[in-house]
Amino acid sequence: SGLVGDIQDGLAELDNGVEVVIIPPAIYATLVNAALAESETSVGIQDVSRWNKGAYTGEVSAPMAHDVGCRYALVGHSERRELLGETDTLIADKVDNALSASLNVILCVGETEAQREAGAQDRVVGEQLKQGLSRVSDADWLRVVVAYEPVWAIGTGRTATAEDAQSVHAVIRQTLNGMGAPAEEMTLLYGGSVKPDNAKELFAQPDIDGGLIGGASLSAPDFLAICRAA
Ligand SMILES: O=C[C@H](O)COP(=O)(O)O
Repeated sequence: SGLVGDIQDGLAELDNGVEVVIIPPAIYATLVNAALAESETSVGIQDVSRWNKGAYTGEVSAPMAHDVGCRYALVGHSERRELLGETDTLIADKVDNALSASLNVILCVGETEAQREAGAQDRVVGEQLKQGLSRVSDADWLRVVVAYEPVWAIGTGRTATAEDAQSVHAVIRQTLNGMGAPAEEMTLLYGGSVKPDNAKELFAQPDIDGGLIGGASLSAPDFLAICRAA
């Protein structure tokens, strides 16, 4: 589409070494992958089936996503946790499915507004990590990215302050470390109303390595400005 072309043209002029992954709705993955064929930008899928093999009409499995050129799978987005009832056990299965299909995983974690008000964000996020990544083998850790997305900040225009986001990111890194992961080498993204005017401050935090961009990615100039800030 025009949007992908405009993003691709802008990225070609960017020389800050930022890694960009575009994660369209599954049905567009092939088209987006074809549009990006000549570039460094890779394509991901927003979810994978809980099954990697078998007759499950309508499901899109991790191997299928890999077949059409996807290199990343988003797993455990809060909308799926909330609206589709995805549990940490199911999410652990999906992480496993994606990794075994040679996809990199972006696991989304984050607390709800009520959990934040109760001061429970560190505990909630810690649990989501421990359960969602419980079956990752040592050899696969560097194919796992964690995206911290406070639910109250997604699509609401309310961004976590850079300090609040950093504080949870530090907990994420510590938790991963405690799980035996090479936490210092792993990529941690912040998501939730990232925009051109707040990206720089967020990305300047020591434990925030990049962003998971929703609404702002629908405008090529905004998305490119965020990529420039990375
Ligand atoms: O999937 C994208 C993230 O949930 C962030 O969305 P947002 O940037 O529109 O808040």
